[in-house]
Amino acid sequence: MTRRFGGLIAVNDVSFEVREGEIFGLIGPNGAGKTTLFNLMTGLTPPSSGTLTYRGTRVTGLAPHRVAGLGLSRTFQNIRLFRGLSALENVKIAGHLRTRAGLWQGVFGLARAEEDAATRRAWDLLDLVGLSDRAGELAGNFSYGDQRRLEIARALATEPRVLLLDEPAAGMNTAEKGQLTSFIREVRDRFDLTVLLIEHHVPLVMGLCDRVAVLNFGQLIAVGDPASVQRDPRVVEAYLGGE
Ligand SMILES: Nc1ncnc2c1ncn2[C@@H]1O[C@H](COP(=O)(O)OP(=O)(O)OP(=O)(O)O)[C@@H](O)[C@H]1O
Repeated sequence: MTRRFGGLIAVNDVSFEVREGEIFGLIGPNGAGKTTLFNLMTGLTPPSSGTLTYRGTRVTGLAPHRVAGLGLSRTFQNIRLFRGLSALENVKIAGHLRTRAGLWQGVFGLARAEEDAATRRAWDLLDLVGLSDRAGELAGNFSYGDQRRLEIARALATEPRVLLLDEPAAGMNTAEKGQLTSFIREVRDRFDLTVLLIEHHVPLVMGLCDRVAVLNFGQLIAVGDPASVQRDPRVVEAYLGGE
């Protein structure tokens, strides 16, 4: 895919495949085009040219909620929680994307049985991310790291097949970053997911990902397993050498 913004080519003829079940990292210096690529994948930004295919279905051109409905769910670099709602409500509302009743009833009320099931599921997900003891607290009061975990719970509530994480470690302290690696693996295994993540913290990417793609000025300069990507002279020059 390619995406231009006026004269700037934010994503320049980038092409790669992500395999089912892998944890795939997207790295590159600031402004390399990583978030734009996520936006292209999830329907937030239309490409100038090119297409994305998911299991034989053309994703390009679909609205974001339809992309989520196909099973591609994401978190954001700039967290987008409902700050004035509780942690539990944030997760429940996301889950309504998946219920037959849909989002409107999610906002205006569900049948009792569905409501109970949605609440149970939201509790389970909060438990998974370690926030069930704070289910009633407003999301806006959570620390940065906890908001990121809540965002992951919210993304999981849509029952994705592919989870896209935009800088999941941003704002986390060293201990939280350490836990994040095993947490993402656990989530992948438990829900049978494919995970794509954008991350600036290179040791985390190298320790976690099965394969890594490197963008620089919108271009894909390397893709492969972490060790070979780390040795690639173009990567060293563009990115790792500057660290
Ligand atoms: N909506 C937009 N309008 C104009 N330019 C944009 C827009 N979105 C992104 N860009 C530009 O596209 C380029 C790629 O930005 P992008 O945010 O995708 O990079 P990134 O690799 O995610 O960077 P970072 O690591 O800093 O988040 C940048 O030069 C950015 O200024």
